[in-house]
Amino acid sequence: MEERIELDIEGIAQGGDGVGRLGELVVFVTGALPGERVQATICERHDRFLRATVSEIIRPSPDRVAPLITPGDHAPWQHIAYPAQVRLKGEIVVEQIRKFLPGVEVPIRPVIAAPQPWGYRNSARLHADHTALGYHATGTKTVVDLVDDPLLLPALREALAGLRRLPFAGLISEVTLRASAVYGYAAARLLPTVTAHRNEIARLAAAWMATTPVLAGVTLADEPLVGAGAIFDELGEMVFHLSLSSFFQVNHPQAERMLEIVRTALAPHGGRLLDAYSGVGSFALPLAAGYEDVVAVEAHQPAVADGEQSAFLNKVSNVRFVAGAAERVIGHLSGPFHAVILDPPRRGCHPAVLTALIKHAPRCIVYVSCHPGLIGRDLAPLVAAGYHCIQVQPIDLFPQTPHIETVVVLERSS
Ligand SMILES: C[S@@+](CC[C@H](N)C(=O)[O-])C[C@H]1O[C@@H](n2cnc3c(N)ncnc32)[C@H](O)[C@@H]1O
Repeated sequence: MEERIELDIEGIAQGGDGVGRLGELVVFVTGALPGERVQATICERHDRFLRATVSEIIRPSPDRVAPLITPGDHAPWQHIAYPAQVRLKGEIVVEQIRKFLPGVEVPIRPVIAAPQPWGYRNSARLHADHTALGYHATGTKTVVDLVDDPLLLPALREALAGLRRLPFAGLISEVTLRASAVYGYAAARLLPTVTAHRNEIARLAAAWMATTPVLAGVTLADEPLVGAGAIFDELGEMVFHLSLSSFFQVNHPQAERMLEIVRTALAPHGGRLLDAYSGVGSFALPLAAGYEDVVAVEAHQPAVADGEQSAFLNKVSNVRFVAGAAERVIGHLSGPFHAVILDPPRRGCHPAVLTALIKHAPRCIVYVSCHPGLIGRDLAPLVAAGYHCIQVQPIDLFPQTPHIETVVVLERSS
């Protein structure tokens, strides 16, 4: 039977839940805001904490706003006014860094807010079942039908509307949409249902292209079906070739600002640059002119191919892409490296990467994190090896979600 509790929410947790207390137990409440009193339904019990979801708001926070779209797992913070989202993200970064690096003096700057809290995303991964096309409901695999998504760039909203006019049900299980922020068009990658035939999906893709001018191509997984199998976009005055499965930052204006933060932090350190977890070279290529040479290490082969093609397109000849897992590659690279960028996926850095970096002994390391809960874990070995955090700059690339990007600049004193 459902168990409900009533409690005051006192803080915010990494991951976005409100935090309250029930006697000795900490309670993480999804959908609750600091300053609120809520009734919550318990969904998980552990020895020292509970997880719960809001069932009724008894005393709302002044930061609570009406959601724009059906709540789902892609915009879990849309019930929070944007300035409060920015403030809470700052609190999360400060709390996480102080918790994992106690006693280490770390200058943490205020979060750089996004210029557009809606209408910024250049990519979307939607799920389809027999009746619905949309995102999963929070914490479940149930697809919530979504007629429109104001979080997306206009080209993606148009592409989505075009697909919704066609009989997609039963043919596709997933669609990834990717837009070019600068050139204003889109392409899509479809995954089939187990019963769908290739020809039926090819007919769907052809009809979608014919009726949706903004759509430049559709692939079936990574096989081109119709039109282009990749898009072009720009960052840092470079043109990028982007396969639909390669990583590229979702928020274009904020990615430009982040690139400038990294460029400025690295500016005093010329010589050789290592870009670890480089993706398509979003840092390596725009920054290459400031270095003798750049080595970019990336595990996803299509991203490496995109990076090499983009280097060729932009006439950048001093960037070498190395395909492979950073934890296996970096220890075997011949140094020295004077500066390093580390931009790992959400799970953070493999310990072998940090060990190998310490041996390379660069003067400056810029760590770009998309998971504040792991910054302290990944920085601890670097701090123990003599690096000092000289700047921590959180920047909001993901409005309407609790995610936050943080750029940490570390320098070695001798
Ligand atoms: C957060 S993205 C950053 C990409 C790039 N720096 C950018 O800003 O566009 C992380 C990248 O690491 C890659 N990756 C994941 N695991 C890896 C590993 N073990 N070794 C190297 N690259 C990895 C992913 O494919 C992805 O391109």
